[in-house]
Amino acid sequence: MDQSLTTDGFWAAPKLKYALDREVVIPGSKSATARALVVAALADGPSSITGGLDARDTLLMRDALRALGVQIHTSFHADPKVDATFGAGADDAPLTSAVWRVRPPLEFTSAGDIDCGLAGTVLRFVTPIAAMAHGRTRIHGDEAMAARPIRPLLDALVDIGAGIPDDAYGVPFTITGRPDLPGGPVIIDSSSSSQFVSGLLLSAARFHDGLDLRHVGPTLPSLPHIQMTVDILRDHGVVVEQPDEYRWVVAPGPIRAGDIAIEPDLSTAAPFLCAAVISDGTIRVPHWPLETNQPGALLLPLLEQLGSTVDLRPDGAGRTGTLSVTGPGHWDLPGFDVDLSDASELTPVVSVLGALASGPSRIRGVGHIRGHETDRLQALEDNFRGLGAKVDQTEDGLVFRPSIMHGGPWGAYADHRLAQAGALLGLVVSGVMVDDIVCTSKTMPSFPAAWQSLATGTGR
Ligand SMILES: O=C(O)C1=C[C@@H](OP(=O)(O)O)[C@@H](O)[C@H](O)C1
Ligand SMILES: C=C(OP(=O)(O)O)C(=O)O
Repeated sequence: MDQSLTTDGFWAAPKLKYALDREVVIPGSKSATARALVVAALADGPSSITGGLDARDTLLMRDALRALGVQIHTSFHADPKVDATFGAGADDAPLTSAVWRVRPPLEFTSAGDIDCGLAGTVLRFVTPIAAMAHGRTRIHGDEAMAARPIRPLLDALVDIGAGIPDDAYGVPFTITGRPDLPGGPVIIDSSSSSQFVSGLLLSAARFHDGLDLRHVGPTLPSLPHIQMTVDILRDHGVVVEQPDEYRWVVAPGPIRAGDIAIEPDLSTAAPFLCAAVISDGTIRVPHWPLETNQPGALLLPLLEQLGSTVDLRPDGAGRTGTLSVTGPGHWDLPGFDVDLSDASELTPVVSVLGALASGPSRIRGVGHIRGHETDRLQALEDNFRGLGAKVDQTEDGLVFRPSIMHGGPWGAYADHRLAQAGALLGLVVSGVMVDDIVCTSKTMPSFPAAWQSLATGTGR
């Protein structure tokens, strides 16, 4: 058993014991890995994926695609740049990274059952493929998955010819696939998740008539994630036109197979970078992409605005560099007002900065995260209030007033980013006890060991 777990399963978030000055190797991007697997599964031949994230969400994705007839084989090669498990294993043990060989079937055939866990990407990206598979597929997930929005995607799929019962309001549901799914024009309200748009676009070239998709609704969050979808499709030869901000037209045709390299996950890097910010220390992240479509990069201007020094030094090859962030320390953190609608997955970690700031802070544009792994706004409000913070929910975010916090329990609600936020706060507030640190396995199974090592100065 992990020595830092108490008998009732709480994890004592370690307090920072020294001046932070470390390099952290971050595992592959969850969002890029999910798209790579789906594109490879839909492609016109075998592809390979290097540096893909090996975590719960991407294992569920591989299993879901396998359940539809896709073959995925793993081989390993030595590659220090993709392993994130600093603090695990011997210091000089060779690190390995996986190459996944993905071979699509001639036609998708369902094995009958897909477990999405709590992975929005699996739920929203695989359902359209199941709509093209021979046979019926029951799509289910963790208990909390039942609360995650799916209805607009199901309605859109029915509108383009899919067989889904009218009373399928949420997870679990059953879909009857047809390989000749017509596709064509469709309108969707994607204000509760950009993943509806991404999921439809990823499969669209394989629909008989392609897709003419229009979003109509109050907001559309996570636009960079939609751009990430469009970028990978275009990289694989798919013609995607965007006549206006909220309309995408995908021509029917083959999706070209190819080899895909995955960038480190810049949102997984966020708690590590913020550790430097609140502690007046330095964190370096190697292999940071010089150009990226990941929304996690949007954190950097905020960190600079809060007084951190951010430096990205290119490596020889010119595509990546080492990012270094040196923070001002939490006692010197100014208040801020930030719109995170483009990068809402950063909200839990950024909210820690808001709670510690010496002036009032506000996070806007993230109302839809009430439908993430948990109701993140409610969970953050409850957790911070329990530790003495002055925080309120607004219609689309959170507001913080300066406060003095104390230790106590921190609920993760099965949400990896909530758990990471508790760990971050615990670096500078004594006695933060996270009730479920293991849920960080959704995107970084090595997080508890890595964080322990970071806080205590042990390991690599
Ligand atoms: O497409 C993706 O990979 C994602 C899109 C976003 O979803 P929402 O638009 O539902 O926030 C983001 O929050 C999630 O972590 C990953
Ligand atoms: C919202 C998130 O995940 P999902 O892909 O399950 O929607 C997240 O990782 O912050």
